[in-house]
Amino acid sequence: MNVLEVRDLSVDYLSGSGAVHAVSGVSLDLRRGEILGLAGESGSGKSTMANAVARLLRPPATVTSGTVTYRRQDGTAVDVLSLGKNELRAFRWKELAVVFQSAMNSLNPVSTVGAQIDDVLRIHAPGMSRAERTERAVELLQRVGISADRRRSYPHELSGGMRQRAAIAIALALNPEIIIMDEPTTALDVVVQRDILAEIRALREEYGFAVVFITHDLSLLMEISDRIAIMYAGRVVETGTAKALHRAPRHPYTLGLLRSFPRLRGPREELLGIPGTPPDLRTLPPGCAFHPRCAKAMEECSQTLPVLRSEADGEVACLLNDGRGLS
Ligand SMILES: Nc1ncnc2c1ncn2[C@@H]1O[C@H](COP(=O)(O)OP(=O)(O)OP(=O)(O)O)[C@@H](O)[C@H]1O
Repeated sequence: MNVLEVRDLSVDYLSGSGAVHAVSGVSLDLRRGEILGLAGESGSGKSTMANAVARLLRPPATVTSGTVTYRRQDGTAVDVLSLGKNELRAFRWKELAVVFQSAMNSLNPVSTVGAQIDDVLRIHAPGMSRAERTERAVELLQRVGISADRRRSYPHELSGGMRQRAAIAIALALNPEIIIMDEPTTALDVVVQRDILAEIRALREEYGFAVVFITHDLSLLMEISDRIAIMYAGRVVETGTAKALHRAPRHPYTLGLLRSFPRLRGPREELLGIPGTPPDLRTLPPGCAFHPRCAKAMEECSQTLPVLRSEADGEVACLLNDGRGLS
């Protein structure tokens, strides 16, 4: 069952030199309790889409089409893009929370981490007493691996990894159904990164929230995600289970991405990368936006925009695809 449904979502950044089509007609489901990885090169629209879903877009970003539907457990549907100010305040934290790349951006530098958890609880759970809030703050911090006495620390007194854990603790405060994590571990070293990823998976088991996990690092996503969506030039070009994508990528762009990153485990492979650069999002090439960089492009690829088609265990938008996977 889906907890979130994005349909035909388009977002432009309006500027003097023309609209940047950062997200173009994206349709994507987030299932209850799953970890959905969102991958793609820098500029492919991952953050823009996540921010649209969390209603965090700021001008000049404009949603030009589409809907975002949040489904509560009781079956009621929430039209996220038309929530008013007060409804939005209730929606954030309680139903959907966001953890950004730099915890410094999501944490308040002049407030202790304990006080920040307390603030969220005080505003959104007015029934809790002060003692209950303190107890909850301690419990949350311990749950993410921060000792109780650290709740009196300011963000700058914590290491990068600890700050990121604190940001995750705050996101968990009201037990949301969805947590969006935008490059939450990118700034951290590999060991800390892996600890936090393991922690996120364990927390997910315990609390049952769904995660949208954004990174350009596909090998990292393979480790943490149940399902992965690959974005290119503002569109979703392939979705599938982490296993299926790894075993048999269907889109040439996915294959290129897979070959661009060293595996965390297993034998070393040549890093082939993807030749060329992503297109200018003001003037997308006709047909498939990836065709100028695609070694397998046919003439038709420069004329016809491939739609995302359902396959046995995922979706793919490629005219070449015949269901056998690429080699
Ligand atoms: N405020 C803005 N004004 C104009 N264009 C913007 C703005 N913010 C983002 N863009 C453009 O929108 C496109 C999508 O950006 P977005 O940050 O969503 O991509 P991303 O896949 O998350 O990339 P990254 O991994 O670098 O964060 C990019 O081409 C970017 O330059």
